[in-house]
Amino acid sequence: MNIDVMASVKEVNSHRIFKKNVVVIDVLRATSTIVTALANNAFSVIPVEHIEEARKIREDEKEGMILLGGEREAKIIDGFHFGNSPLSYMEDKVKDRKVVLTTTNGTRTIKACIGGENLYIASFLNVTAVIEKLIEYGKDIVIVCSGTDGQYSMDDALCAGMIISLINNMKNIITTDLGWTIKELYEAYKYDFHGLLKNCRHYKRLKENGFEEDLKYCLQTDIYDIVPIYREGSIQVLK
Ligand SMILES: O=C(O)[C@H](CS(=O)(=O)O)OP(=O)(O)O
Ligand SMILES: [Mg+2]
Repeated sequence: MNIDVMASVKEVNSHRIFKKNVVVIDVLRATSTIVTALANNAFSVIPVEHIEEARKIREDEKEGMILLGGEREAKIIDGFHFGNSPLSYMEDKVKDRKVVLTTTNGTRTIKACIGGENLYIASFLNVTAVIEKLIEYGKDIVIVCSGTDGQYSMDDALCAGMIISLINNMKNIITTDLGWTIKELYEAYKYDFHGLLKNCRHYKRLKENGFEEDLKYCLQTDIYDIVPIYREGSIQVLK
């Protein structure tokens, strides 16, 4: 099995994702938020790039099912129901609702990855469920780390490294030097994610903005057993 890895959204191009199973990761925090919303019975998550696009979807829809979520500079957007904290999408707050989500890095990356064979959403929260699905399908994989502001971000790389490490325990894989590097990174720090990430830009920015509980939450592994998949404009749980 061939596993390609992209360090940030800037590396995505149609040639590299063509006919591949693509996995998008944005641990802090967009894919953790999407997984949490769907695990808490949101009907779907609709990723969009722009704030105005999100507002328009809500204005245009008739059934009153839409909730708006997202951030700019890590803060909730004016007039939106939720920010990008996964902890806001729990209990019955999103049950049976469609959530339109716009974030700085994650939703932009998801949109950039449309065009592969399948597009899955991964985070530490559902990592094993996604791995099991990838192995079941057996196709070549492209892991896309969203990154932060177009740059490599260690939180996403660590999760990608976990995917590579666990698949490598079960199957022969071929990956890139970046792939082998982040596999080793994960294996060296698998018991100390916070220690590894504490000096990193994205982790520090969220901490400085008071999102310490989000950091703790997003760095837990396998609390959900769902595989979100993007199809025709929205993300739903794969049945
Ligand atoms: O809300 C987040 O965690 C980030 C925003 S920022 O990079 O911290 O400003 O967005 P995401 O798209 O989830 O990386
Ligand atoms: Mg991020």
